[in-house]
Amino acid sequence: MLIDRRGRVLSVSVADAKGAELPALRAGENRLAGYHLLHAHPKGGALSKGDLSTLFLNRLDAVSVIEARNEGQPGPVHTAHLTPPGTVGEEEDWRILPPVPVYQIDEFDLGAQVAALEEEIARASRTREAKKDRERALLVQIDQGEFDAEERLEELGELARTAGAEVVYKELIYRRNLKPGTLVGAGKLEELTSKAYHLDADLLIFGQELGAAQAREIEAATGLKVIDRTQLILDIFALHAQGVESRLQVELAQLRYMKPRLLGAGAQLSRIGGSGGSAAGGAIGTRGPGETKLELDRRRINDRLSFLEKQLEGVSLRREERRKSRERNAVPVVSIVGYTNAGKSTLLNAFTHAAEEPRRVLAANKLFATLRPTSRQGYLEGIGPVVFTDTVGFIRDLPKDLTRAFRATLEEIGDADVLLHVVDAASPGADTRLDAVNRILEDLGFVEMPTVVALNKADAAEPGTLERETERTGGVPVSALAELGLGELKEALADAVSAVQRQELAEREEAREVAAQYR
Ligand SMILES: Nc1nc2c(ncn2[C@@H]2O[C@H](COP(=O)(O)OP(=O)(O)OP(=O)(O)O)[C@@H](O)[C@H]2O)c(=O)[nH]1
Ligand SMILES: [Mg+2]
Repeated sequence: MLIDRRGRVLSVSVADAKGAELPALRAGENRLAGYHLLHAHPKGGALSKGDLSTLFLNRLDAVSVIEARNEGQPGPVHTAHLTPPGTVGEEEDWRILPPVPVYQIDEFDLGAQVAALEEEIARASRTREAKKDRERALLVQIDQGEFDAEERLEELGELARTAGAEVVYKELIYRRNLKPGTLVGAGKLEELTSKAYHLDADLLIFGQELGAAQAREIEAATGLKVIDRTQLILDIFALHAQGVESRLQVELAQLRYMKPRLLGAGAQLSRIGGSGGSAAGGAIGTRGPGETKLELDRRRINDRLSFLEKQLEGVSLRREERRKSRERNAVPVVSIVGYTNAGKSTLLNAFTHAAEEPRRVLAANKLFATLRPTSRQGYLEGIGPVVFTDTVGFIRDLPKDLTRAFRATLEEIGDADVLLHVVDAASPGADTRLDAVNRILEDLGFVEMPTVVALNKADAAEPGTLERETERTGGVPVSALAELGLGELKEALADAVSAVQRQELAEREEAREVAAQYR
């Protein structure tokens, strides 16, 4: 029986011992649902775990159970109500009151308790509103036995931070086999809901890619906003996109990702439509170059997709022509590639003495700070003028919608004479990141390109790691920030460039000889 605060009975259900269906009750974010649930345990026994989680998940005012005696007579009544949020630690989410005999059931006065609790919840939410420029997020990474699961969780934290979230909790959940509907079990979701309640968080970020149905199911079970890593990355790209081309690329990637998820997605659609997602403001997971497009129906999404594809084709054609007219290899080109946040832009600035505006390119402790390829002229001893090109950073499991959308940008890397692969030697897992970058280069068909490895952030790296990586990769330890080792790196680059030039010379020579034979 559900009873409201005026003592009126809202609904009565009859059920077996497995439990009853509750009507859908969703409390306002800052309040309790306003109902007291009263039910019987025909086999006796006090409040069960299920009763308590019903209390918690539905934000009921209280839950009571009447124990049935053998002959069907009512026994003692057990009651529990929620405890205020913010009480982290050993404490439970609820308080169980001492049992009372059934004839005292009328004398219950939960009014004062409930009022105090609601006041507490409202106060917590007021302080949250006051200080809320960052969404508070819980992070979950499922460990299916990958060796780099910890690193992935760390990286998810960095991504969340870059997107503007405050990470209040993160957890690595070991699970060999993912549960089809929700990835993790109901108990774990309940735990996370409880964590979010106490830590005042309303965003749950998964390191795994979630299908549309999965995200919806987890949202329904937890009442939290749920997004996955891909959405987070798309969001960062949207936040950092500047200039027509990057905006088009990001919008294309977002639409491609969203399209299958918009089919019959009531909850998600209204969420996306509801919050104004301008490029700068808006809630995490909803930002984009234009928000109204996400409310369009499928046909219009398709129209928009082909429009964007055409626009981008035009851009990349123009880019290609510009590239050709620059007369290939008149000036050698060095493309700076590497994992995001490795220090590529900082190194470009150091190489081209671009310490001052406006030549300086943006370098920041954010993932994907650079989305647009930027070229600057530099100089290599023994070679002469050289063009250095900085480009978008890589990340492991780069979402495929993004790779596709940024194809033109990425392909430009292949026009270089030499690749300069920048590695952040100070971060844990420098080696797995290096491998991830190599895998992406391989996918793009650039494995055969002459490459010089720079082990950056040597100033902050552990000497052991630095030594091991130098040995393993034959890279040059440098610090772009402290400007250490740049001379050696330039020498290595000059050697690589002149090797390429000698090779080309030899090829031309050979071609001439072949031609001469036929003359
Ligand atoms: N300690 C240290 N920090 C560095 C060094 N080089 C770069 N950084 C820092 O690393 C962060 C990222 O640098 P960026 O140059 O923006 O990195 P990026 O590779 O261009 O990153 P994205 O464009 O986001 O992919 C910044 O906070 C830099 O100050 C270095 O040699 N030592
Ligand atoms: Mg950069």
